Parts: sequence; C-alpha cells; structure tokens
Amino acid sequence: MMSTTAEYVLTYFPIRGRAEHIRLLLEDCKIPYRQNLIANENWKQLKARGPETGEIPFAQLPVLHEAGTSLYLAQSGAIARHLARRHHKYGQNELEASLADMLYDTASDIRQVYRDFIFDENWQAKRESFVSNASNRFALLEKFMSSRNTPYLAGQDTTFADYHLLEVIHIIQRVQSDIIRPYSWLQSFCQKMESRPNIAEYLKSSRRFEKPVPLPHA
Ligand SMILES: N[C@@H](CCC(=O)N[C@@H](CS)C(=O)NCC(=O)O)C(=O)O
Repeated sequence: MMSTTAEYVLTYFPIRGRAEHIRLLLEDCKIPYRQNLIANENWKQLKARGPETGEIPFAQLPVLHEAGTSLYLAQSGAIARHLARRHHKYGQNELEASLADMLYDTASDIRQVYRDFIFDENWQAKRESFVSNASNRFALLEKFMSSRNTPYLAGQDTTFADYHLLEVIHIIQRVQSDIIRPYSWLQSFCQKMESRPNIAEYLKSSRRFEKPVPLPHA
C-alpha cells in the first residue's frame, strides 16, 4: 500500500530482489509505506554518502526508515523481523517465533541457491542441477511441514517467514513453473498466501515489479 502518511519509507532498487518479502508483509498488513526507488545512475552517489549521513548505514539496500525517528534499518532480515515484532507477525508464542526464525533462514538458503544459479555465467549448463537442488530442498520443507500440518509455516497465522518463502517459490517458479507440484503442503501454502485479499491485490497491481533481479534471463 502506498501512502502519503507513510509510517515507513522503504529504499531499494526498482526490482523485487531482497525487498520483496518486506513489501509483501507491508502490503498484507496494510501498513502505510512509501517506496524510495533508487535508479542505477543515482546509486553510486547515494552509496558514497549514505554511511556518512546515516541514511544507508552499510552502503547497501534495502533500508527501512521509520517516520519521525532517526532509525534507518539495513539488512533485509532485520527489517522483516523489525516489522514482524511491531505488527504481530512474529508468531503467537516463543516456539512459533523460533520456528519462524528457522524457516526464514531455510527460505534464505534456498534463495541463495537461486542467486548462485542465476548469477553463474554458465547458468544454462547448470539449470538441471539447480532445479534438482531446489526441488530436494523443497522436499525437505514439505516433509517438515506435513508433519506439523499447520496452514502457515509457524502456525495458524502468517509470520515474516511466510512472505519470504512465498517470494522464494515465486522466483524459482520462473525457472521451473511446476517446481512445487509434487509437494501438497507447499501447494496449499502458496494458494493460501496468494488468495489473501491484500496479497492477491498486490500481486496483480502495478506496484509489483516483474523482475526479481536485473538480469535478462531472470
Ligand atoms: N545482507 C544484506 C545484503 C544487501 C545487498 O546485497 N544489497 C544489494 C542489493 S540486493 C546492494 O545493495 N547492492 C548494491 C551494492 O552493493 O552496491 C541484506 O540482506 O539486506
């Protein structure tokens, strides 16, 4: 949701990248935020002065700024967790919070496999092994989640981990559209996430960027 009375400003590039699960969380919870989209040609300058002004503490994006505070938060995982704590998306109890942490990191590991593949100059030759690796990782997640049998990763409601996993599935489906077909829990998870009204609206809106990363084949 875009708003003129934004609680948060999310600074990132005009791609989905590492910001997308943060956007999904903001959108699903209808938290007012504004996007500060940095074009490539402006990034060098901003990167050079960001650590000095405090606006980009570690010279990388995404960064979340909270309106009315001096807080400029870097690191996508820290941003997602910060919003989750503030907006009741960190589980109903400590066990759910720990599960959300574990499953967020599991989704990050799968995302890293995707990044290693997509940025590999021999990506075409490695497509099959990438798909097999990603599928094996989804199989383990499927096994774990089937044994718990909750609708969302940590329990009955979404946590920051669910938005991350949804985006990780979406980016890998761009490589292999039926990647989660063998996995019934993951399929039902995806359907549930995609049919949440605010997510459904966002996914088809012009606010959502088509590209996960700025590469022609991604
Ligand atoms: N661990 C950081 C990594 C941030 C990161 O790698 N950001 C990239 C974009 S996805 C970036 O700012 N690249 C531009 C640069 O380093 O100059 C996070 O999760 O936020």
